[in-house]
Amino acid sequence: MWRGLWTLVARAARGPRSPRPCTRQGSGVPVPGSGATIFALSSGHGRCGIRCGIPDLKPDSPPSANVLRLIGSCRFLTPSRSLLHVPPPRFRTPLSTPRLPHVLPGLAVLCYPEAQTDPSRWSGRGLNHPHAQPMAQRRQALRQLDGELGHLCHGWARTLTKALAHVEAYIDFGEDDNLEEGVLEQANSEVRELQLALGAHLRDARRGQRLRSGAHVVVAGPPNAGKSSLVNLLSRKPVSIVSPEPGTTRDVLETPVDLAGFPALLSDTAGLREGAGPVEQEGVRRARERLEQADLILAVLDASDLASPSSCNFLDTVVAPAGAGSPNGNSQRLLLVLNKSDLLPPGGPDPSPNLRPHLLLSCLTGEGLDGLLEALRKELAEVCGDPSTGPPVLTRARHQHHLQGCLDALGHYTQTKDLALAAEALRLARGHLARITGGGGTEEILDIIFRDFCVGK
Ligand SMILES: Nc1nc2c(ncn2[C@@H]2O[C@H](COP(=O)(O)OP(=O)(O)OP(=O)(O)O)[C@@H](O)[C@H]2O)c(=O)[nH]1
Ligand SMILES: [K+]
Ligand SMILES: [Mg+2]
Repeated sequence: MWRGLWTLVARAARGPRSPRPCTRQGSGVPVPGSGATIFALSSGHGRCGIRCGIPDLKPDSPPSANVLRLIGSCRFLTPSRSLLHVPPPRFRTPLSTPRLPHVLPGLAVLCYPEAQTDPSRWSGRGLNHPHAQPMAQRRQALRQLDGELGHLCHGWARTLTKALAHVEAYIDFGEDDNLEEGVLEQANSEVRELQLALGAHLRDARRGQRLRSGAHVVVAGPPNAGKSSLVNLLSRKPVSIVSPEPGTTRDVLETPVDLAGFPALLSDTAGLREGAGPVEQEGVRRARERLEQADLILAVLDASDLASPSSCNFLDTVVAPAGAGSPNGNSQRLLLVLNKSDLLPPGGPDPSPNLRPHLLLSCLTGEGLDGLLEALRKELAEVCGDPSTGPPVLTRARHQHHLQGCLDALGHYTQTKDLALAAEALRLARGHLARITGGGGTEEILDIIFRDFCVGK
């Protein structure tokens, strides 16, 4: 095996014999045997963490070695398999250690070489490669992958199992004089601490899900403010039609984007105004409906037209009430953007100094975009939670369901006076946690009783 390995390393070290295009079979390019390195993806083309390729991508063939060098440091384990550690250039977070050649990293990782070859193209302005998963999501996945949330749940499970064991021991041996004082009080205080920890975590749950599914960012404003121009700029593709004609956008156009490293669902909407025709009015109604669901509103006005009735109406009906709490209970976040700053007199005064804090932008020249992205980063870190700091947030509805079930059962425990019912409530609570962490069997309870109390031996 070693001889084969050394041969492999020697050949790889010799470097490419003849540059061979690394091509994908079946795309009309040279067929096998013509020297081209062929590989075909046998996994779906969608976004995924790993992909499977046919074994023709040998680590020792020059283009493949180039691909491997491009992607990350590659250690050959055996002639047919290599361990590829992919430390993406901008983020020192190892994303995957796929084994080659049978498994290729998926788009979420392969895109880094593009960022690596032209980082300014994607990462300089807080915008990432259209295919790469937002960094925040990758960090979140990693933290769940390396079980940070799992460790937390296991800790809660240990506390709960101990409290249950102590309550069971108290029921069975309470009268027994060698059960020390305060066994029940200890169990009660542990349950109270658990309730506080779970409650705090569940309050964070919504942020975790936003991080997973993307925060809803809704672009709204009067007609012709430049909403569609801004949506196209932030999503780096022509999502919406832009035209000098007011009332161009009618439907709500939603597109997933990576904004400053956070996942977002960016919605373009119809310009808000009264008195338009029936179709446009339906567009206005849908725009208002989407505004209700927004995690963050990007309010866009034409900086050169702030005195118009539609701008004043928008300021009164959408901008002013935002932040003061929205119908869905939590206060909506809003960033006010004064677009078309290029139409203002150069170096002229702020168009409306008594307006709430706002950002000047020109979708035409790009002036002000960096400031907007920085403001978005701050807002989205609040909306989604910053996955690299603070407790790991819940991103799976299943985790949330069982933790909520556990918390509800703990509530029954604290309310009941009947010890048998109290023990049953703790068993139910432990059962919910067990669906996340496993374990929680009777033998675990008995082990603790025999360990902590000299009974039943
Ligand atoms: N000078 C200048 N023109 C802009 C800017 N942004 C957008 N425009 C122009 O303003 C007009 C309206 O832009 P849109 O993006 O269609 O505006 P909108 O808010 O989506 O319009 P509706 O969909 O009709 O509500 C177009 O002609 C754009 O080219 C800017 O920053 N500066
Ligand atoms: K327009
Ligand atoms: Mg539009």
